Amino acid sequence: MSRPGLFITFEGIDGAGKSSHIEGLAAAFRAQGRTVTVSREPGGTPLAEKLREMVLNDPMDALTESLLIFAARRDHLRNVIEPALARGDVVLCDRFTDATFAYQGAGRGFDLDVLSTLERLAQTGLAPDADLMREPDLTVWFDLAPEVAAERLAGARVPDRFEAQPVEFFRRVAQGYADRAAAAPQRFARLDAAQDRHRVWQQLTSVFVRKGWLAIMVASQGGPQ
Ligand SMILES: Nc1ncnc2c1ncn2[C@@H]1O[C@H](COP(=O)(O)OP(=O)(O)O)[C@@H](O)[C@H]1O
Ligand SMILES: Cc1cn([C@H]2C[C@H](O)[C@@H](COP(=O)(O)OP(=O)(O)O)O2)c(=O)[nH]c1=O
Repeated sequence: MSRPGLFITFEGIDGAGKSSHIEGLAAAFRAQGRTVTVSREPGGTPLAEKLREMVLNDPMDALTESLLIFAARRDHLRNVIEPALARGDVVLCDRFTDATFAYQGAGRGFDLDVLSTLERLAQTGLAPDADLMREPDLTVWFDLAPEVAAERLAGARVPDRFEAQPVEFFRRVAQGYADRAAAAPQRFARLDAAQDRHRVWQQLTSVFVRKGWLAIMVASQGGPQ
């Protein structure tokens, strides 16, 4: 019997530790016989990757930035996410629309109602149910104090346009994530990302075990080296 697709997104401020765990989780799902599509936003298709380059490197106003991000998202949904979910894949996506509300909305102070309008336009009409606005089945939120994230990132990689922002920007972004999580508590799973990699992995996999999506055996075997 075919299993329904699962759409799982990973969120948090830059340096919170998301990327360190996504491949491990993909391996855990594959070990259970699931087909996994790993992707990221902005990006995930040739067009969306071009838009990502612009968004991360070229200065622009917040509306232009939001329009480009949602354009990239629609292309990604249409060409990667919806087909993968239709096949029954587990889709693991490094960031999605909560990042737009946190970074463009809370971080840059852009109008949340306009973002909601763009969200509805970009995320509707692509699923088999044409009226459905596609949203993640689960969003894993790596919650970390901006000061700690900045310490982790210092020297780790060349900062992009967002990573170069001051700590006050990330305080607002972190609050933006907290507001999104409070508004949709069923969809969000918060992790204490200040713990060491192994403990974060344990928190992460226990969320999936509790949901019945991963077996305890598989979850306990993987994780960071
Ligand atoms: N739990 C952790 N404790 C300490 N350092 C970590 C932890 N998780 C990740 N890191 C390090 O922090 C940096 C940012 O991690 P990364 O996974 O790239 O974060 P993100 O994808 O959320 O920006 C990397 O150098 C990574 O090795
Ligand atoms: C998806 C998304 C990302 N971003 C920002 C957050 C990140 O700083 C940046 C790229 O995200 P990310 O891929 O997490 O960066 P990295 O691979 O370097 O960890 O884009 C937004 O501002 N809005 C969005 O909607």
